[in-house]
Amino acid sequence: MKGTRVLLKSINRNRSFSSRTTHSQSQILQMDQSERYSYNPTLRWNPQVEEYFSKAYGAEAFSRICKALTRPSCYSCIRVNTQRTTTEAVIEKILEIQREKRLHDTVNNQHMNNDAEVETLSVDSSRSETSPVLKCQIPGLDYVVFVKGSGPHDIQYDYHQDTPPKEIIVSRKCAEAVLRGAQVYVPGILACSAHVEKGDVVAVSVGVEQPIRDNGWAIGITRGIVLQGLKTDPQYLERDGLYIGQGITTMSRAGIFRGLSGLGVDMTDRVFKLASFNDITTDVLKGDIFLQNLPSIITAHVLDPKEGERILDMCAAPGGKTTAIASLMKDKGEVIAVDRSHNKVLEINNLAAELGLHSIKTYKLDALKAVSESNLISEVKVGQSQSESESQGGQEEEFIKSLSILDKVNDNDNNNNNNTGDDEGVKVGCYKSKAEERKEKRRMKNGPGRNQATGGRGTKCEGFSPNTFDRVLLDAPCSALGLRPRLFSGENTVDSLRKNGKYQKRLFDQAVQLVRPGGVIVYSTCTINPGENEAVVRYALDTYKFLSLAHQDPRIGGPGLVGHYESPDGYSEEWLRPGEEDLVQRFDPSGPHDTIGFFIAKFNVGPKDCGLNL
Ligand SMILES: C[S@@+](CC[C@H](N)C(=O)[O-])C[C@H]1O[C@@H](n2cnc3c(N)ncnc32)[C@H](O)[C@@H]1O
Repeated sequence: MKGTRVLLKSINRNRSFSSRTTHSQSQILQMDQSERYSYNPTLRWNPQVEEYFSKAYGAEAFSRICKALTRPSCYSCIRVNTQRTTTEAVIEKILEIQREKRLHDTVNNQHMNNDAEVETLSVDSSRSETSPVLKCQIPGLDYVVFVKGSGPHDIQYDYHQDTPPKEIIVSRKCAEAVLRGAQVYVPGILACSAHVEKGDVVAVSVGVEQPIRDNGWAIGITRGIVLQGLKTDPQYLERDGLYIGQGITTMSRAGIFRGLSGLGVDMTDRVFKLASFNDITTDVLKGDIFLQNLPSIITAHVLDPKEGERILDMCAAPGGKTTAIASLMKDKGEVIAVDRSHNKVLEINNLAAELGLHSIKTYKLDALKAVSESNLISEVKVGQSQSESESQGGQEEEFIKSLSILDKVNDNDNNNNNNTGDDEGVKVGCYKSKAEERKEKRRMKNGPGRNQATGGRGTKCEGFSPNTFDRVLLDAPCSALGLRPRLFSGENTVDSLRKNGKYQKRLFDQAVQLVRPGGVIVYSTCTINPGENEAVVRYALDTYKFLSLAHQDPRIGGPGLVGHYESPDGYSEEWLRPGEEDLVQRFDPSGPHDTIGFFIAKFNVGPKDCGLNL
């Protein structure tokens, strides 16, 4: 309380001196103020990437997409954990939290205002406002709740007589988090005006990479430099349009650059006002909700998992879609979640435990080697008789043989595949080494340890038998060029984007082998890059004749891109053909639903003996 009072006095001091009508330093500066401080960043791209996207979307549409990418979606999207609670109960709790917060802020402000002997002053006008809480109206998604935000807002930055406000420049990552509702922490601060004291009001802008000679990019700010202001600061004009809000420093300039952690600026005015869920999720609503993008929730729906089925989530961490799938199955069946990163597998375990889901089994596995080469034919699926298995054997053998030219399916030594008698091994088609088996026995004897709530500590796995999953989700690692807000994209080159496409096709090859005939594959990415979306779909349809695009429900995204692209360097890419565009969902960040950029394709898998087209 005492600390806050100090902050407040500092604001008052600054305000009483400020006069927006008597700026004398420069008429131009005064005129430019609103423009200068309005939030209007330009998203920078590698020139070849920009050209590629402009051709794909058309210059105007691409420019709209870029603008949308620099802004956060103006709502928070919450998936209610229906295993634990109801949508109505969650909405009621959020409203209750908002009411309490408003009351708390009002009382706090009154106290502070009395102490400071001022009439009215709100430390953070955005904090006391309530955000509308709405239930999603899309059929079947009534367990999704939106908490609306707003922006971009014009902010009255704090002038001291005729001088511009003191300033802080933060890193791009820090700014992107602040735009989503976070605070400014010390490690994110790059530069600061001279003589900044604890309690000062500072304008916060972002230091994004700028073009330099030789076609590269550089941020041009050494951590700790002193910002000189208008006259002598070479980057002053470059900050136009890059201001993300205003806040109060919690320490002096010296403290900021001496320290390694902690809150640096308490944001009081933001260009975008979005509900912050940090405190809510960790306390009152823990386990009841999960913050997730709408397209991700829709992806799980489109997969349409049924109770009792066996589902593979091939690139699963941190587990957002895995847990959405398990919830849709009412936690009945098996959701096998794999990721190549051990630590990320632990994140899935923790999330599953937090949401109280037991049908999820996690494995550390490189999905490029997800098909276990051995036991391809001898493996007996659960629910399948030995004779059924034998009769399918010949066909499968042919199929696998023909696939071997696509990819070396498994580099692992498969000497340890003799555990087909092991219930668990047969059930999930996952093979454990002797060492893993010994470890597992020890674990079973000693009971679960830390992070072992579900599926163990990211059990290492050597792959699965072909045709053992009813449905496969390939939420592929991608360039993530649909994520918002994004303030810079120059690091992506056409080469890196093309490599992503190749990688995704190799992952897709694995998915095709693992899904059973009659099953379903859903392919999704969070990028706007057609080379990682439509071009992968084209590859899939042209390579595997037994695949067909399936209708998606719900479908609120737009159509996919039809056509092809040829670049001056001879590279060419084919996208969708007429008639296919309405069977995929492309979420346009500048579209009416204000989502991230996202792509979903769903494939029905026919009898696999109907051929490959290699
Ligand atoms: C787009 S993220 C998945 C997000 C996740 N589906 C969710 O909704 O929470 C991609 C994931 O793929 C994983 N990954 C990348 N290459 C992989 C590979 N070869 N095998 C398995 N996982 C991989 C990354 O570690 C990353 O966690």
